[in-house]
Amino acid sequence: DDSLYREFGEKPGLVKITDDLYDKLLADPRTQPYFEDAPIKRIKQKLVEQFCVLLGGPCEYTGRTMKRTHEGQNIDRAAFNALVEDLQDAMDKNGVPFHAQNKLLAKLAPMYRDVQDRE
Ligand code: HEM
Repeated sequence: DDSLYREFGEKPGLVKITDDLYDKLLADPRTQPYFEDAPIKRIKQKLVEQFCVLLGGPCEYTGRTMKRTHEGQNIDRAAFNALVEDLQDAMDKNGVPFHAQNKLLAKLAPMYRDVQDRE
């Protein structure tokens, strides 16, 4: 069932959301230090794939594991919450319905376990 994927505007919608998310992450003092020297093109591409899979779209995730990717980055709950807020703004800006936003966020929440380095 790809109804959730369609509510995000399929691939073009995910590309726009990911572009807007990245702009916000670089403008947000809580997340900017993590992303200023990061490989922007690669991250955007892998994030689109990953969101597409999570939303039931016809994609394959070709990136590294969440644990491997984020280890040693000192990501804590505050940084994680900041990214989630910036993602909510990006989804709002792109007209994703609230119930659809919540479904994606519910899939991301348990990933905190693999992304964080410290409580
Ligand atoms: C559920 C939440 C998150 C998801 C789904 C996610 C997803 C991803 C993905 C798919 C990549 C690229 C993987 C690859 O290169 O193969 C990535 C890289 C990265 N993420 Fe996250 N991420 C999350 C949370 C965070 C948080 C909270 C931060 C910091 C505030 C963060 C910082 C980074 C950085 C800096 C990279 C680049 C690492 C490098 O290649 O040097 N991520 N993330």
